Amino acid sequence: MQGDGEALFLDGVGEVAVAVGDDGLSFQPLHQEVSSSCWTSIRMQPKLDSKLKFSDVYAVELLDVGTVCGPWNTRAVVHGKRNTEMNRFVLHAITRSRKRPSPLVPCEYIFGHKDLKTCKTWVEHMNACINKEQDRPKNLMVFVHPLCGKGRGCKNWETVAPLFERAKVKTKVIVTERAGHAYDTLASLSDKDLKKYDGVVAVGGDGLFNEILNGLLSTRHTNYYPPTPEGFRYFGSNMKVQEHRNNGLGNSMPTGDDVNVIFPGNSNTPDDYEPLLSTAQSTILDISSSNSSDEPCNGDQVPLVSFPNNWFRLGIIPSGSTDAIVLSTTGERDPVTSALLIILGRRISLDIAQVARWKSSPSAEVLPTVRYAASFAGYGFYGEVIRESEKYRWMGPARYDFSGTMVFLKHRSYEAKVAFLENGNTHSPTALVENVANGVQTLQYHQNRPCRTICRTNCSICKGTSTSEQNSEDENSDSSRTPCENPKWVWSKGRFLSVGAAVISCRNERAPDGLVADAHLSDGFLHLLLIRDCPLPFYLWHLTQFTKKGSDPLSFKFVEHHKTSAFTFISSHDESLWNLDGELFQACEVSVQACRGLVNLFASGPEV
Ligand SMILES: Nc1ncnc2c1ncn2[C@@H]1O[C@H](COP(=O)(O)OP(=O)(O)OP(=O)(O)O)[C@@H](O)[C@H]1O
Repeated sequence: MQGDGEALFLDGVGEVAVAVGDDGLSFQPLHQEVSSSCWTSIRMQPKLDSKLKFSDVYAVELLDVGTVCGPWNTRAVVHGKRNTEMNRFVLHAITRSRKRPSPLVPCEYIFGHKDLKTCKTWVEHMNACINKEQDRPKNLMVFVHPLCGKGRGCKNWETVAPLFERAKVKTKVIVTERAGHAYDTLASLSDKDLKKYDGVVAVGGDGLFNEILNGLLSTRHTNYYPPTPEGFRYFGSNMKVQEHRNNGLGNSMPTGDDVNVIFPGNSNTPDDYEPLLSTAQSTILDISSSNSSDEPCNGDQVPLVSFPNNWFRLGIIPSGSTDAIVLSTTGERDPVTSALLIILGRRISLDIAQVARWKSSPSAEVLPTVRYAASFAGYGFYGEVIRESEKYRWMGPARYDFSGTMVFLKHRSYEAKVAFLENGNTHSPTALVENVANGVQTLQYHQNRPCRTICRTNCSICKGTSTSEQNSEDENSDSSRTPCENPKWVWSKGRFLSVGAAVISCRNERAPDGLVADAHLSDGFLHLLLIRDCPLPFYLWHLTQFTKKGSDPLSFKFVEHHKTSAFTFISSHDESLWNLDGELFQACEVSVQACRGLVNLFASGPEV
């Protein structure tokens, strides 16, 4: 059988010679009259190929005796009949839809042979081949948010669960009962228990994913606080987060007035969910060489888990209101595509923004608190929209449009100071200018913004594999791989309508190119967007640009766009609200840094 050309019957095609190679199978029809169109016409199935890679096969099953159809468009027959009964086995694989490359579609290659033993041998052999595929998860923890989006969480999980079952991926499913449930579960899970899993999957929106991310990282990411500029009052406090915890800073429980985190639509108190504080209550881990560690061990030789690491991955089955993380990392908002990417063990690394809050309000005590965001951290307009939308939760996802309009009409701006680490990649004529609100007569400037290098599957910038030729080719379009040797801090002060930092492109249905079309998933940079106060119609013009594919919403005079690895923000506003991946976080003094490739995702990048 292992030899070339074993004859089998392939459903919808007829008799084929099957050759097994190192990385897959190929099929050669034995009857010339079987035209190539058979490969695309089988039983209304999506396109089948005459070659099949093992990396695209997610399950192999022995089937009962049954019909194997001959080719529909030829006179070829199987054993003198068009269709015939025989022993069968099936390879479950993926294919791409004919119209668009990013959705993955499950398809079946059903093979038949008169001899049961032959079929069994094939099944064993095929299973052995796909088991050699490294990187496939065997055991996953799955959180299902039953109320996310339009209440699709459970339904979406029911749709994809059979795929996991078929692929023999074990799942421990937890249906969340409240906000903070996933966070609490992961933050309190021992590393020994966490190591039983190859990853955690969120069946929900960006909010549930953010909760999972924070639950995992709160005790397991030991890093320095983000760098801060000279003049910032915490300048020099760049000790490790873990050291800060050990020194007792930030260990106290939140008081009634220190309302840090607001949970929409549930009865939980904020105290139930405070990453750094929860961390402080849990065992402090001594992970001295945490960076890039694979599996450090404690005294009992139980490996501890720290991030970044090479084995643990996160997945999302999109079911939320916006699903920006899934759209930016797979190019699709499709539960089946995401499930198949998880089962097949695809992998990309993802930058994460580490947000250190120094003060929640001007009068609050200094209490360093760390949160993580995978897609976006935004202040001003973005924070207000989330707060306002909570009043209209009953509207479902439409509440974001409604509250967005309300907040837009209020047209509030906020006095703030922002300092960012200069990377030599600033697209703004206004950096260092105190206020340009009066200078918007020539509203949209058409300076030579570099052409954009979009992050795609196998992105060489994210993988850090671009060759010198590619680099010079990309030099004009993207300097993301050449950060300044001695970056310096640049201050931007004034009144801002919003301050935002996109970690990834943040594509969504309203903004097809995202907030920053050329953001990369894993280049170690944030895209800082400072929107200065400007007349309402101009702001509207800017916002509407996001809804048009191929437009350039950042090319306005009142918009600053800085690609940076870190920034610091200070406002004296009493209700300074940040939006972290769609979740509220009150903070008037924060420092933020991009942590390159801090987590791995079951995805392969957008096929856009
Ligand atoms: N069972 C639950 N009941 C209430 N809230 C929950 C529950 N499970 C999770 N949450 C919280 O709901 C918030 C939103 O979750 P998620 O992003 O998954 O859905 P969404 O529909 O996209 O959210 P939103 O409509 O708020 O944008 C998150 O903060 C999450 O922690």
